[in-house]
Amino acid sequence: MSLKISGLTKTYKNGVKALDNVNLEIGKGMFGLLGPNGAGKSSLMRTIASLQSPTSGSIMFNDINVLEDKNSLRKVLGYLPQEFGVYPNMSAETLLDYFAQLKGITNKAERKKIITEVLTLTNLYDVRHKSVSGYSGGMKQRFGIAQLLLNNPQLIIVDEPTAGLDPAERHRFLNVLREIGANHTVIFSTHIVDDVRELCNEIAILNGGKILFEGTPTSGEEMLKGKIWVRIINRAEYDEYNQKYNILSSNFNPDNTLNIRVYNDAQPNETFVEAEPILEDVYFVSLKNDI
Ligand SMILES: Nc1ncnc2c1ncn2[C@@H]1O[C@H](COP(=O)(O)OP(=O)(O)OP(=O)(O)O)[C@@H](O)[C@H]1O
Repeated sequence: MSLKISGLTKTYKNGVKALDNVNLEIGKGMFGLLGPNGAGKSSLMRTIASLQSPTSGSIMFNDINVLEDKNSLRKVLGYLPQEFGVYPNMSAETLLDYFAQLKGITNKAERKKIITEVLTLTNLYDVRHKSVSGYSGGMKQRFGIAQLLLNNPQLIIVDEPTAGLDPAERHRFLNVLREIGANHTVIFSTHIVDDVRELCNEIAILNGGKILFEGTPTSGEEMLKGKIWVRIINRAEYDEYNQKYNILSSNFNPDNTLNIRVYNDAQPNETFVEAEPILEDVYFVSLKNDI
């Protein structure tokens, strides 16, 4: 099972180049697309889902030419957009039954079986009689996953599903995705580095419409081995250090000092200590176009 994206470029009518020659090959399992707001993640997801056309490039999912044969793609696709819109005042079970009929599952017993399955998988079975419009943000996102699973899609695209979820809901949601990723190709976009570290075997970092890094989280971390340096500075020293060194990130300590992480080929000076690279370093180095 593979999705192959070649030379994908999208320039909107206002001149914004949201995708700039994107090449990606995505196999089975969880693929994380990481990038800041405006990086082009939604543009890429919508294009793969055949909801908008690129300016140039091609997308193949197995033997389906996605851009030319939208109907074949949509039969095997499950897509959860960033904004799902407003849900009607209906129970989850009734609404899923309605969606299942729309997806062409005409046999009532078959619908009941698949609805029970997807409600169980998304941990919504106990609240299946409650109205979806009254669900919390995280429950709505899990309901979104339940509805897209109804036709057993081969390719699942989830666009920034954890945005706005509290930590407990986010965790629950990621666990559901983890289960699904075991048997499907799942492409999942986020701007939260920890989301992809916890979940994805393969990741790509996107910014300015360009893929800046592609590989496993570990391969990214290994590339930075021996190049991440930390030290504690006083808050007042920050500007001076920022001018002198390539600071990737900084965190306050309770005593108002700062831990800074610096990217440099060699130890900047003897006051710096080498640190194990983390995925967040890979992300920030990529965004600086340095990797
Ligand atoms: N329909 C559109 N018309 C014009 N410009 C657009 C359109 N959709 C997106 N853009 C622009 O394209 C760029 C990429 O946007 P996109 O929504 O793909 O990024 P994103 O990574 O999903 O960001 P976010 O997380 O903020 O949604 C941005 O500069 C955005 O303003």
